Amino acid sequence: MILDEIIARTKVDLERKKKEFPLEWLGRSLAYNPFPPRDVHKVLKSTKENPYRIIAEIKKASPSKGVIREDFDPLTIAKAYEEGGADALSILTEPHYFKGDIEYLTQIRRYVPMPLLRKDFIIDKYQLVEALVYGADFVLLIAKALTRKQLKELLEYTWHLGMEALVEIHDKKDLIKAIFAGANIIGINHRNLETFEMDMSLSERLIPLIPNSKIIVAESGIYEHEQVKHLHDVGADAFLVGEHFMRQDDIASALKKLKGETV
Ligand SMILES: O=C(O)c1ccccc1NCC(=O)[C@H](O)[C@H](O)COP(=O)(O)O
Repeated sequence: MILDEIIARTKVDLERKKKEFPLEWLGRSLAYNPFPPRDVHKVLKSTKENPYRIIAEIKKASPSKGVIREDFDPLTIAKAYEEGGADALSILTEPHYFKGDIEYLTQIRRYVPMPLLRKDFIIDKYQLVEALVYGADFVLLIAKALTRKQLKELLEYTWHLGMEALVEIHDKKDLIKAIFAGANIIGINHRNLETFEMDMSLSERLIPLIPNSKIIVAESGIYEHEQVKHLHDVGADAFLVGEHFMRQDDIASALKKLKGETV
C-alpha cells in the first residue's frame, strides 16, 4: 500500500526533524516570518471573468510515473506558470517519492506572487508550522490518510496559523469526513492513491453531494481544455494539474491553452 508506505516514511523523517529542530525553535522563527499567508479563497473561486482557476503543480517525480521531468528547476517552472496565468502553485515538498524539497517554497515565494500550496503528506501539527515558516499559503490534507479526529484537529490548527487547507477526497466516505471537519476547499482526486487507477467521472458523481458554499478543486489526469470546460460545467472551480505541464517544453503556452486561450 503506497499511501501507508509514504506515511510511514514521513513519520520517520518527522521524528528526526523534531529532534533536530524542536517545534519551539521552529516557532521562534515565526517572529521574523516574512511570509504571512495570503487569502486563497478569492483566487480559487471561479468567477464569470475568470472561470477556470488553475493550480499548477511543480513535481519532479511521482510513485505512479517515476521521474516526470529531468530538466527540473522549480523557480524557472514557477515563473513560466506565472507567465501562463496560473492562479496558485502546488509545490511537492515530499523528498523520497516525489523528489520534492520544502526549500522550494521559500525559493519560489520570493519571486512569484501566486499563493503556494504545500503538497505533502501532512499528519502532524509540526508540518503545518513548517509550512508557514517556509512560505506556504495553504496545505494539502488527505482525508484518506487521516482519521476524522485528526483531520478536524489539523484543519483547525491550519486556520489557527492563518493558512487554508485543500482537503482531498476520493470517495463518499472521505467527503463525509471533509464536511464534518468543516473544510472550505474540497479537492476531488480522480487518482486512487492505492492503485493509481484514474476515474475521470468521479467529479461528476461527487460534486452534486458537496454544499454550494465550498470551493471545489478537480485533481489529476487533466491535460486538455475540453476536460476543464466539462469539469467546470459540472461545478468545479479550480483544476490541479501536474504531469501535463511537467512534460511540456513551453509550460506558459500549455497553461494558456488549457484555459482555452488562443496561443
Ligand atoms: O501521482 C502519484 O503517483 C501519487 C501517488 C501517491 C500519492 C499521491 C500521488 N499523486 C498526487 C496527485 O494526485 C497529483 O500530484 C496531482 O493531483 C496532479 O495530478 P496530475 O496532473 O495527474 O499529475
